[in-house]
Amino acid sequence: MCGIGGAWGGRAGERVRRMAPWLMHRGHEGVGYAYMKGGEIALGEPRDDAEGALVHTRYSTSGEYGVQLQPVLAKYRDLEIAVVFNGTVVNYKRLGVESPSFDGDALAKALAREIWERGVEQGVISVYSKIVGAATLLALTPWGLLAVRDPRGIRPLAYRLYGEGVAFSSETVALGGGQEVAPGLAVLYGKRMAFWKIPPGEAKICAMELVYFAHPASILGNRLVADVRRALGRALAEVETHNFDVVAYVPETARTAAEAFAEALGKPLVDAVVKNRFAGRVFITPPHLRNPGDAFRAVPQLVEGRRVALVDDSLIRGTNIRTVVRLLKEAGAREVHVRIASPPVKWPCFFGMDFQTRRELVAHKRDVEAIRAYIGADSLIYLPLEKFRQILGSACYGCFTGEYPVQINVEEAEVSTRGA
Ligand SMILES: O=P(O)(O)OC[C@H]1O[C@H](OP(=O)(O)OP(=O)(O)O)[C@H](O)[C@@H]1O
Ligand SMILES: NC(=O)CC[C@H](N)C(=O)O
Ligand code: SF4
Ligand SMILES: [Mg+2]
Repeated sequence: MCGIGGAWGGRAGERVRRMAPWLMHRGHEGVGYAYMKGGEIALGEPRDDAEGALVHTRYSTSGEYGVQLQPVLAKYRDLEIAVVFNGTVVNYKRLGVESPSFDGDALAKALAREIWERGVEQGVISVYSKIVGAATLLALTPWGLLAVRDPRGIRPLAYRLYGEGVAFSSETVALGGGQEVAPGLAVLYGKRMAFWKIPPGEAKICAMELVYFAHPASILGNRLVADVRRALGRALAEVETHNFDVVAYVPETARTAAEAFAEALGKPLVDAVVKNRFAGRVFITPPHLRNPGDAFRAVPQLVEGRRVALVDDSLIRGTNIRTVVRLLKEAGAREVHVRIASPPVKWPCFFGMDFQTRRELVAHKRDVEAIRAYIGADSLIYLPLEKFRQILGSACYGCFTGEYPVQINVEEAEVSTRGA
């Protein structure tokens, strides 16, 4: 999903450098910076006294894995800008940019061209009228820092004002506070100050941000993310049908929902599965480096002879859950009952997550019983879609329902994106 950050005004360089570790749960393939000094834009780690600066933590959805490709420096005639973005541009090969290396390259170059031709306000509106997908972006421009929240609000953005400037970030936790930028709002902050709206400006935050991606201490859609996860855990307890001795969870994100689930059922929560803190997030690790067997261990002393409910926040490719069910059984658990605090993911995402084909999804062409057998669990219960929607409200549910907030042809998009 990528983390983006930017700052303008006093200590901009220092601000973005300090933001970076607070954005790495959104992407750890690489961290890149750009800065402006003496009116010149350059790539590289900014010094404290930069006039403006950008940071990007990458979880790629386009182009090569593991290559640091953002920020992108784009030049059109005598205009130079640096761009970071969070999201996916499905039709990036059709933005009139010659041989783009990935969607971010096409987006940055198209933005430079449109701004040069039409001015900042109309240029931004024009680019967004052409792209299919989702994009929240930050850019260093000759006039200051440009910030644009995705017009459907699918990808997040927050800001915080300081006496001497401003900072923007994917998440409030990285700013140590701040407020959300409204969907479709564009802001120019610096030598010129402006803000304007890009249609349609709907509030459709990615449901998966609330389930898994965002930091639990961030505010999204005016709610603390951890509160939403607790509500999902409580709702999951309402549909429980089995009895068990202890509640375990797949670390780390599922802990919040599991705690609420265990509380609601009056069962003890145990740290029966541990995750190496240096392993990072398995799901956003590039496929050739993903290794759940190295990331997790089960603790036999906590599960031997017991019936275990194993909670996870989401089940997408099944990588984590298959490993953890096996580890618990090997550690002596008598039964392992898997509980997922969100509904089955049956459809790809074309808006900033790297599951861009149906065939890689566990729930594609499998019913719940077939999934249970595939993951080796004794029983499997997902949170029903209806309860999920009641808790989340207006959001993108595309990967759960196949109904996307942007018109998309799934067959075509599977091929035009990385899924090919
Ligand atoms: O079905 P899958 O394809 O395995 O994807 C879902 C799993 O991946 C994520 O965890 P991850 O290890 O990325 O991060 P976390 O430590 O934040 O839970 C998520 O929390 C689930 O555990
Ligand atoms: N997850 C993201 O936001 C990815 C951004 C962009 N599509 C890239 O691949 O770099
Ligand atoms: S399709 Fe799923 S992962 Fe993608 S933006 Fe929508 S809810 Fe989020
Ligand atoms: Mg997890």
